[in-house]
Amino acid sequence: MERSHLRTRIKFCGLTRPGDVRLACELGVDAIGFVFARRSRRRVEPEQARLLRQALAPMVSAVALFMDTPADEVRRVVRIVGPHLLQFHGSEDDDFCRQFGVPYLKAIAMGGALGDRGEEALFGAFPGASGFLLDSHASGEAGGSGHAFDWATVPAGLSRPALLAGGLSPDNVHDAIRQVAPWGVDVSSGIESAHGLKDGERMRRFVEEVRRADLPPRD
Ligand SMILES: O=C(O)c1ccccc1NCC(=O)[C@H](O)[C@H](O)COP(=O)(O)O
Repeated sequence: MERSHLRTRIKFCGLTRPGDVRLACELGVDAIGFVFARRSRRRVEPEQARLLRQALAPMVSAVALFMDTPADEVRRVVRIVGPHLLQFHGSEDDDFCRQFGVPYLKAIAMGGALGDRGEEALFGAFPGASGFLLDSHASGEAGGSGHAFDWATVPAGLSRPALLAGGLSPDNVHDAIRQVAPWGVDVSSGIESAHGLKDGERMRRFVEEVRRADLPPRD
């Protein structure tokens, strides 16, 4: 697929340890996600996330992830952690996502029943979103499953930034980028040794594979 950008952004999600955050920054990732969704095994408390955020290098974004989280809880996280971006995974609408005064990403469920997958059908309800995360779960289900969806269902030539997510790993991210040419990629399970515990070697290999996919094709 043709690309409109020279570099695929990388977001690592579900980090729970300052050492993992520091290594991710050294490897050159663009954003780190902290999970506040109630059902998640990677959930961190706001005070813990504040310490993790302090481990970030300059110019690396902190993303706070929610799933149908009450507005007062989101506000508390915004106040204590100070994320650069919010990411919503549930049935939140555009008004809900915008009310916090922080730019947001909306996760789009690409699993489950196949409906109209044109850009308007996927993104049209979220004019205020800074970008999107195309994830493998079905509507109403949580993310972070480690399962991929059918990449062929991503419409070509998306006009708004979209991260490809779901089941990416060092073993498939190169092919995913070459097939979909997403604006960015997001990974959680594929760089873990256990839920919330990232594996340094898998993190390093993931970044290397993204960089390899970004090289111009040889003649
Ligand atoms: O990670 C979670 O536990 C989680 C829980 C509830 C909603 C979303 C969640 N994660 C979303 C992410 O951003 C993941 O990085 C994304 O779904 C990809 O996950 P994976 O397939 O494990 O790489």
